[in-house]
Amino acid sequence: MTLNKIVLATGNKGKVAELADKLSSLNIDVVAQSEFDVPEVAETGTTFIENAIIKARHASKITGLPAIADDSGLEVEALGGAPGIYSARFAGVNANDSDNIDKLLTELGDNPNRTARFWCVLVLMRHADDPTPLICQGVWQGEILTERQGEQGFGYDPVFFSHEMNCSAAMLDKATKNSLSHRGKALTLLLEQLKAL
Ligand SMILES: O=P(O)(O)OP(=O)(O)OP(=O)(O)OC[C@H]1O[C@@H](n2cnc3c(O)ncnc32)[C@H](O)[C@@H]1O
Ligand SMILES: [Mg+2]
Repeated sequence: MTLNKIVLATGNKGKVAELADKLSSLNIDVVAQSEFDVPEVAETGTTFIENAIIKARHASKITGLPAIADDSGLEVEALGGAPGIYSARFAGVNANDSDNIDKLLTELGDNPNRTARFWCVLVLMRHADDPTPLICQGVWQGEILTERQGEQGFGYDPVFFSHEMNCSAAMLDKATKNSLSHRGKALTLLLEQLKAL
């Protein structure tokens, strides 16, 4: 099957930038769902995989195009894995990135266990009823800093310390972050599977 055009089923501009950058190596037209006014869908699953499928199916149904969705989040060891799949709404339904970081830093306090990891699940559905979606996941191990560092990236990046680069994820340019991150790893796997289709 040849894919000529894929919609990115996310409302997060930071994700769009990272995903589009790495997908540009394909000979496929990649468009954000904002181009089609795809409304937000309720993420009612209890796993990243379920939520990614919900988002991909929804965008594919509305646009009639194949869709790639990204469901991701931060797992913090000292918080029993929270915020996990609730990362986007950690500080409440209307929380922004800064509210979520504030809540994270407050909950962790001066706990010496700062171990954390980002998860990313990517799902490609060739059409809304696709019974065999491609599913890839990636993980990025790091630590939670005690204060914000850096201006790049999005979400929890200012407080996520990368051991590889010895700085926060928000201090990395897009290409460097993509070479290390949960999303970059999941994308590498998805690209391999796409090429094999
Ligand atoms: O659902 P969509 O529309 O894709 O956009 P979203 O931002 O709501 O995305 P999620 O539901 O997958 O929630 C992911 C949460 O994890 C955060 N997150 C995911 N990947 C991240 C990354 O690479 N760096 C920093 N934070 C990240 C992100 O900021 C959100 O708070
Ligand atoms: Mg979301």
